[in-house]
This record gives sequence, C-alpha cells and structure tokens, in this order.
Amino acid sequence: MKISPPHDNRVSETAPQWLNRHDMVNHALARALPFLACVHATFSLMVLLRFRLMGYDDATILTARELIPVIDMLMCVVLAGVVMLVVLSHRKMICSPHFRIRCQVVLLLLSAAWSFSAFVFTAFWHLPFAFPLSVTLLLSTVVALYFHLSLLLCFVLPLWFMSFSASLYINQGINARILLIWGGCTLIFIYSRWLLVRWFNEAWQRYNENQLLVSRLDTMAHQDALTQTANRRALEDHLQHAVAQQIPFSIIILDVDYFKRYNDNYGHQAGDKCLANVADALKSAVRTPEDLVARYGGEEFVIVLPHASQQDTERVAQRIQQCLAEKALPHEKSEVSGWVTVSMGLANSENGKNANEIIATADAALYRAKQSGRNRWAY
Ligand SMILES: Nc1nc2c(ncn2[C@@H]2O[C@H](COP(=O)(O)OP(=O)(O)OP(=O)(O)O)[C@@H](O)[C@H]2O)c(=O)[nH]1
Repeated sequence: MKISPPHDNRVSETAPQWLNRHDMVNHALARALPFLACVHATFSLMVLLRFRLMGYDDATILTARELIPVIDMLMCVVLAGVVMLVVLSHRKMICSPHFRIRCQVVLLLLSAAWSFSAFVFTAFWHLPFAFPLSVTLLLSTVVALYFHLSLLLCFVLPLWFMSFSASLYINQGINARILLIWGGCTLIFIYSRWLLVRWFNEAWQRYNENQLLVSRLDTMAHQDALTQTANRRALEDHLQHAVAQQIPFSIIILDVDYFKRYNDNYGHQAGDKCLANVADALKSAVRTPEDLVARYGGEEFVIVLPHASQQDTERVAQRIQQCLAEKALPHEKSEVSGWVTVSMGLANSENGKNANEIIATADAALYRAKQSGRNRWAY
C-alpha cells in the first residue's frame, strides 16, 4: 500500500471543488437549481396571491373565466416543481445516474405549466404582465442553465413557442412588428447565453492554469532540484504521516563513500552529476510509486519502503549496489572500489518510535556500515 504523502492532504485543503469540467457543471447546477426554484416560487405565488399582493380582482377578467381555477391549479403544479428543483439540487441527486432525465422532466413540467398560463394570460385575458413574465422566466433560465444546453432547451423551447403563438393569436397572424419583437428577444437570449458560456469557458481555463501552477509550486516545494527526488521537507512530512497512520515501513539511509575525495578529484560540478546519477540508480532500485526516494542532505539519501520486511529491505540494498555497479561511475580515489559506492543503514519502524528516532536508528546502522569498511549495509 502506498503511503499517501502528507502534502496530498494539503492539496485537498486547497483542492478544487471540482475535479473536471463535468464536476464543475454539477457544482454550478447545485447552485443554479435553487435560484430557479426561487424565481418560479416568486412568480407562482404572485399569481396565486394576486388579491392580497396586487389588489387584483378576477372580476375584471371578461372572457374564459372558467380557466381561473385551471391557472390556480397550474401554479400549484409550479410550486410542486419548485420543491422538486430544490430536492434535485442536492449534490447526491446531481451525481445520481438519472439526474439529467429527472431534471428534464421537472423543467418540461414547469415549462408546460407556464406555457399554458402565458397563453391564457396573453391570448384570453390580455394581461399586461404576460409578456414581461415570459421574458423574465426565459432570461432567468438562461442565466441559471446556460452551461447545460439540454436542460436549458427543455424549459425555454416550449415557453418560447407558446408565447410566440400567443402573440400570433392576438395579432391574428404574423407581421413585421411581431417578428421584430420576437426576433430581438431571441437574439438577446442567444447572445446572453453565448456571453455566459464564454465566461464559463474562460473561468475554467483560468482555473486549470492556476491548478497547474499550484501543482508546479507544490512539486518545487517538495522536490530536490539537483536529483529530482523528494526533498528533506517532503521526506519528514511523509515519515510523520506514515507514523501517524501506523503504516509499517523500513528505511534505508545511505551515504556516498569518499564523496569529498570525489569532489576534490573531479570537481564540484562532476560531484553534482554523480549525485544525480546515484539518485537515478536509487530510483531504479525501488518499486514506484510505493517507495519514496529523498535527498536527506549533501550526499545522503533516504529511501522509505512501506510494508517492507527486513528481507525485502536487504534485497533493495542489494539492488542499489547492483545498479551502482552497472553504472560504474569512476571513482579512482575511493579505497573500497573503482566506482562510486554507497554505505547504507537499514531500520524499520517500530511502534512508539517517531520519525526522527527511526532515522536515528538507521543513521546508527549507517555509522556501523562505514566503520566496518564502507560499500555495505548494516541493519
Ligand atoms: N558536488 C556536490 N558536493 C556536495 C553536495 N552536498 C555535499 N557535498 C559534498 O559532499 C562531501 C561530503 O563529505 P564527507 O561528509 O566528509 O563524507 P565523505 O567524503 O563521503 O566520507 P565518508 O562518508 O566517510 O565516506 C563534502 O565535500 C561536501 O562538500 C552537493 O550538492 N554537490
């Protein structure tokens, strides 16, 4: 099992609320549906409470009065739809497989209720607020659902066609004025959606750029630039995390033999290259991504091996020696070999020991390995 490095936790604190575009759309829906519910609740309550709120008198309606209870009933249907929108806006519902279908059904229901009402308001009762009501409903839906075309169309298309038909009905046919008004409104709907989608895309692009930057900074903060291994800070976080999670692990602390002589003989830049080569050998000797290779400081490295037994750890130590032998980086001033070698101290985590104590145990083993001749390991 991999020890998730603690900086992963840090990432989750600042983590995006969405992992991909689909998730972002879901997040936007969770915010937009209650807004839509609010708009529909407001308008349906205004119609239902017309006597109290606006001092409206049904007696002024001269024709088709039998439709009054039908409209009241439709407003109750809208209120039921409002409740369904609120329920659907719950994140669990949004992530459910049938969410889109459910949402489409509710939006079609709302649109049907408003379409019929708008037709009656305009064509039979000649109410002055009928046209602004339809336009406001259409625009608020564009604002709420512009990023979700199929849901948007479910509401917009029936209401748009019905309102347009009502205009044709009262004007007894099509004429230039109707075409101008509805053409203008349609253009406004399309333009506002295009504008909002553009902002949405720009926000998504900027968000991705920021995430990339955050991850680059995170890498820089946790990686050693010379050897491309984890730095000391990342190592300490990693060990603390493993200890806290009580994940058993072994560590190998290793040191390049006679590295001062290497520097003195080949120069500091060659020493840098040598360290990068040693790091490559270490990386190829471990399992990835489970094991962590870190530069502890100078020419010292630490390898963390989760769930590794003593036998596993010694096998890794052996592989490190093999990899270095294969690389055979010349080191003519070494007293133990003609190529670059390392000495290693091995230790395993024990209950009750903190990260520093475990490193100290491995360091003591490394000291013993050095004392007993270098180019070897001690447990
Ligand atoms: N080129 C290079 N040298 C480094 C770097 N960090 C530390 N060193 C050198 O590593 C050498 C470490 O020397 P010592 O601690 O005496 O160890 P050693 O010579 O390897 O001796 P033993 O460990 O006893 O075998 C020093 O000369 C440091 O200057 C680095 O980033 N690049």
